[in-house]
Amino acid sequence: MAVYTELQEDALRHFLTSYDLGTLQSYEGIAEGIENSNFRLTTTKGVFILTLFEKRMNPEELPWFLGFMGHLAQEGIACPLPVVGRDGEALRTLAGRPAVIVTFLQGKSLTEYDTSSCEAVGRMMARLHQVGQGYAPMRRNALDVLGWKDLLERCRSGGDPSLEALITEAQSRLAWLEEHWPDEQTLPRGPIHADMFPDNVFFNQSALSGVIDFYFACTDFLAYDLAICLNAWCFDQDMTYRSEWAQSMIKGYEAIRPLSPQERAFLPILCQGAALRFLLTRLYDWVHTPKDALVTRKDPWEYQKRLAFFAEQDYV
Ligand SMILES: Nc1ncnc2c1ncn2[C@@H]1O[C@H](COP(=O)(O)OP(=O)(O)OP(=O)(O)O)[C@@H](O)[C@H]1O
Ligand SMILES: N[C@@H](CCO)C(=O)O
Repeated sequence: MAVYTELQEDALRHFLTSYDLGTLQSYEGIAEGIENSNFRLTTTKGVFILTLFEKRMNPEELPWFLGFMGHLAQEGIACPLPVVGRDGEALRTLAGRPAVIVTFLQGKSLTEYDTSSCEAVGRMMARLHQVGQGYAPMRRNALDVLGWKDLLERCRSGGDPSLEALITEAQSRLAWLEEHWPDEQTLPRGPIHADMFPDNVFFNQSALSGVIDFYFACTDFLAYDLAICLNAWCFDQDMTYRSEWAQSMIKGYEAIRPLSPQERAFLPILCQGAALRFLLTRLYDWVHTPKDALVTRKDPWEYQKRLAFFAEQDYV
């Protein structure tokens, strides 16, 4: 389910008159995704994605995201390019929501992958980091250590013992990370994707064909982005860490942008931070999403296991 806002055909046809995208032939809501309403549009000029941004998105942040995607696309990263209307603007309003049309990317996300897909993700991420350095505007990561603390303070167990245990564990992991997290100056920073999960990376046959969903992108440690991917890609269904996938991802990354000795040294801590970040956003949603909501809640305990794994290692 990810069509929260109904879209009337007349309104869409009128909306499209602001663009040079030809005439609407068909449109359909897209079920995947949980944050925003997405539609696939087919016009006489091709296929496009229309996103209506829902309540969790602060509209003032949108120009940063759209500018970043536009910059990356122009630099050859296979990501959606925001389409501008005849007035040169990409961001408009439709059905009372901020709305944007982006180019459609071919390919599908993988449900099964291997060392070569992980290596391809590493390479693409390193290129994204390199060309991202040319994008000057900054956006603080709202899900940094301070943001984690805030999320955790707003989670209550409601008397559920398994939630109680998870919250207690998260508190002690957070306290440890607050002490050990690197200072801003310690590691190279820049714009990062910050949510490059398998569902956000497309492959055509075995070749990586694109990356989507830049709405958590922000300015942070470049190696933190890699740590997020090591969490998201390098564990089996049964939560076994697949070091050969991780090594392939790091190898792919370093083929383009070698990590500094400092980045290498901090990687295990960054991996713990990344695990805690997804544990906490999932925990927050778990606690705050009504059980009968149409959205499927993601499992926070999967990230408790990843966090426990990384906390026991001093290597990645
Ligand atoms: N540029 C694109 N090209 C092709 N398909 C796209 C594109 N953008 C989005 N999609 C399709 O729409 C689906 C939902 O997109 P997305 O993941 O960005 O949703 P969301 O609700 O904004 O984010 P989240 O995954 O954080 O819930 C994707 O899984 C993909 O199938
Ligand atoms: N990738 C996130 C969801 C929102 O981007 C998660 O799996 O928790």
